[in-house]
Amino acid sequence: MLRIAVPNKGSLSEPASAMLHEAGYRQRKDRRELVLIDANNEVEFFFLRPRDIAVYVGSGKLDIGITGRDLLLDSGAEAEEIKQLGFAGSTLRYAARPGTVTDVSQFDGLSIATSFPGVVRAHLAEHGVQASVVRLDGAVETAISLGVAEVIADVVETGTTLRQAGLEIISAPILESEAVVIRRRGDDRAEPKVEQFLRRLQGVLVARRYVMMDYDIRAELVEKAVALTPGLESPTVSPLHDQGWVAVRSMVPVRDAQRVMDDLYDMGARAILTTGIHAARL
Ligand SMILES: Nc1ncnc2c1ncn2[C@@H]1O[C@H](COP(=O)(O)OP(=O)(O)OP(=O)(O)O)[C@@H](O)[C@H]1O
Ligand SMILES: O=P(O)(O)OC[C@H]1O[C@H](OP(=O)(O)OP(=O)(O)O)[C@H](O)[C@@H]1O
Ligand SMILES: [Mg+2]
Repeated sequence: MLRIAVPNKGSLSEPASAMLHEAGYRQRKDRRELVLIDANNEVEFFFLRPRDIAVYVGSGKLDIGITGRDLLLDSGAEAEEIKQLGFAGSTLRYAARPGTVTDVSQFDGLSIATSFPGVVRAHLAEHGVQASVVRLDGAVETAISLGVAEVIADVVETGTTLRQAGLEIISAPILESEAVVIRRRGDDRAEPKVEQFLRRLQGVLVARRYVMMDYDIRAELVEKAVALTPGLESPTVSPLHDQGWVAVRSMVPVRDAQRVMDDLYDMGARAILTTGIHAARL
């Protein structure tokens, strides 16, 4: 059985379970379930606090896990990222009251509140700054108004929370994060079950990012048309009963689909259809 750690709460939990479900794995129905066996797929899921996942995987107790890159780095665990999952994107940033501090070089002697003390201490050391780090569990923005710190380092997604707290971003992001799959550092056993798991998740990412596009085009225009829809390897071109025309089938990124359909139509293509992809192995 492959033993996989999955976030049980917070921003990572629902999208992680949704992705696993789409990849054909059983997921829990009740949020109180801590362990779930998916016997058909020979996988055992452990629902754990996102912060703890790198610790379990780094110690080798679990084979792989899903967590945030920021949480992985902050844990200092002996684990490494092996796949990016494209959800729970955020940045870790410094912020302060407008006009108080404007650059990391001015942090000397200040207090910095954060839920990511490991990452922040390392970043301050890199910049040769001597500041004290105050570890808080959450709602870090309030630390400034309550006088616990002059600066915070916190997760920023849309920036709404910072704005509402009357704070302003300082300097470039400390790091950019997203959900990732992790394994124990250097664990390159090439375990077939892990490879299969990663291929399934890759299939979900492809299914989410691409649509299948079909269209008919006059044979003499096919080269020009397939330049617009090159697909991943090469588009399928099939003859039509009317010999002056061919049918083309190709994968197109979802975000380009409408523009590509307009361009194909202008070029003379007709019967242009897109369909969703449910699953894929490339
Ligand atoms: N808007 C967001 N707020 C919090 N975390 C986010 C957000 N967007 C993405 N993330 C990512 O989610 C992970 C945070 O996990 P965590 O379990 O702390 O979630 P949380 O939503 O903050 O839940 P909690 O209420 O337990 O603090 C980090 O990897 C973080 O980068
Ligand atoms: O830039 P935004 O879109 O506003 O999102 C960022 C906010 O979301 C998170 O808070 P969360 O709701 O997880 O509460 P917490 O601080 O208690 O963890 C994070 O800590 C920020 O406060
Ligand atoms: Mg939080």
